[in-house]
Amino acid sequence: MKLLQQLPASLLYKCVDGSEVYANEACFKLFGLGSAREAFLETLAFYDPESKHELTEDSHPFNKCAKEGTINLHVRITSTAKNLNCVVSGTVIYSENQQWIVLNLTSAQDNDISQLAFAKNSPLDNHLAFNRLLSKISSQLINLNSENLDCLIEKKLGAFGEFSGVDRCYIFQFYNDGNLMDNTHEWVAPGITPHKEELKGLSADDLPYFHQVIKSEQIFKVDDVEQLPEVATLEKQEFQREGIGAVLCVAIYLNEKLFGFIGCDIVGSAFSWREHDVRYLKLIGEIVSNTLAAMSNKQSLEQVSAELAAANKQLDHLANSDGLTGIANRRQFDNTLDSAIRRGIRDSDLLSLLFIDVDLFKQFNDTYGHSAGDEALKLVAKTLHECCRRFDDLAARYGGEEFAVILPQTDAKQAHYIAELIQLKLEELAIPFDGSPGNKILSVSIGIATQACTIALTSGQLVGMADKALYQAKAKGRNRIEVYQ
Ligand SMILES: Nc1nc2c(ncn2[C@@H]2O[C@H](COP(=O)(O)OP(=O)(O)OP(=O)(O)O)[C@@H](O)[C@H]2O)c(=O)[nH]1
Repeated sequence: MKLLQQLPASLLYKCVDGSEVYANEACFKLFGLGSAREAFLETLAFYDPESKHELTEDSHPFNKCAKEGTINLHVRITSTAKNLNCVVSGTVIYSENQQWIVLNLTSAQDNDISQLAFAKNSPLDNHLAFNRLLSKISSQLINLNSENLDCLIEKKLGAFGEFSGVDRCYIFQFYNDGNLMDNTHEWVAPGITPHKEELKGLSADDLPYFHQVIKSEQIFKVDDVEQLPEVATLEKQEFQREGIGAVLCVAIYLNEKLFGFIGCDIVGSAFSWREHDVRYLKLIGEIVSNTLAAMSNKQSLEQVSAELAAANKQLDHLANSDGLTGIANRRQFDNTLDSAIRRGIRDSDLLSLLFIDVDLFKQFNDTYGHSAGDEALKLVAKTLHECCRRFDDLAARYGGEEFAVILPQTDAKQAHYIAELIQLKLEELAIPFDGSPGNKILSVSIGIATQACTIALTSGQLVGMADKALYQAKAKGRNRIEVYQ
């Protein structure tokens, strides 16, 4: 197959029945290959640029050509040398008594960062295409929410990476005063190894030259990793570890603060970055940083308003609850009673009010001390609160050792039942009190007022009635329930 070797077209070929693949000089040249040609031929892989799946078995260009006679495909070829987007046209020829499959490779990039679709276009067409891509990316990034942000940014990196024909495109975020960085988003071309997961928590000391350059010049551009100066030995080692031949990074600012950088790599070969490559990457970096800034502002706003709502709730709670017992205070009692009457008028309902006063509490305080008195009041309040079973019921501290319970939609019988329940629960609690009128345990007297809600009824009247009933309970010997008649 000497003839094929001498042809200027870039060819890959193999015998129909054989497995060994050959390449001619033009093909090695296309991939920028000097030596290590065997390894190159052994590692050649073909990918579908659309689905990103490797072409194997029947879809492999050699097999497809053997089956169909001729083929014409867009493929991405990866190897130990540089990776290329190519148009592959294949044909079967007869030579040296054998059938040969010959694939003619035409680089869609011509070592130029433009995608297949733009390969034949002029720089102006390419620029217009990039502008279209840019406006598509920015319009899609405008109306996003934080849940799909990361996924969408990676998709956009992919759109840019495919457009540019680079092998990897990524974002790094600085933190800890710029001393550490994480690879937060990444897109890789088919066949390229991703590195995002392992590139976390990288210290400025790991890549000191890179950090110094990106922070002072906002751009880090290396056409050939092999040519990096001695001062960048650590960077060179890292890039070589990742198989990077050329790298381009530009800084990203968020709210005028250095946020991180966006970058792209060419794997396996050097590449001469041009002015427009830098410009395009910068523009994509700006869109991404604007998106991240908008999202971070939105998140801080949401956080501030959530904190404000929580503070208001807390304030509301403080303004309406009693400091000692934690149940509703007089303010909340007054408001709730007014609205219960209004609702009762609207629904033509009965409304009951209990007034509860701890018996001989002065003596309790004098005997057991003021703080024991406080503890007893807390237990009484808790008991009252637990006896309020309906959503609309409210137990409140009316003042001192006097409490009230508002019972909407409750007739006198039901109210009496609740009053008895309160006394029963307090008996069960059995707070010792030698001087008590009730069996040497702390007791309460309860006055009940039940009224039909009418426009004529005021909260002051209802309170007066319950208070009168309570006075009677006290007058009749305490530890008892009296109903206002
Ligand atoms: N420990 C404590 N005592 C309180 C609190 N608020 C009011 N008191 C006391 O409750 C007592 C109420 O006493 P009085 O109004 O004379 O009534 P009483 O001793 O309960 O007698 P009767 O109501 O007639 O059964 C007073 O000594 C108040 O100091 C409080 O928050 N903590």
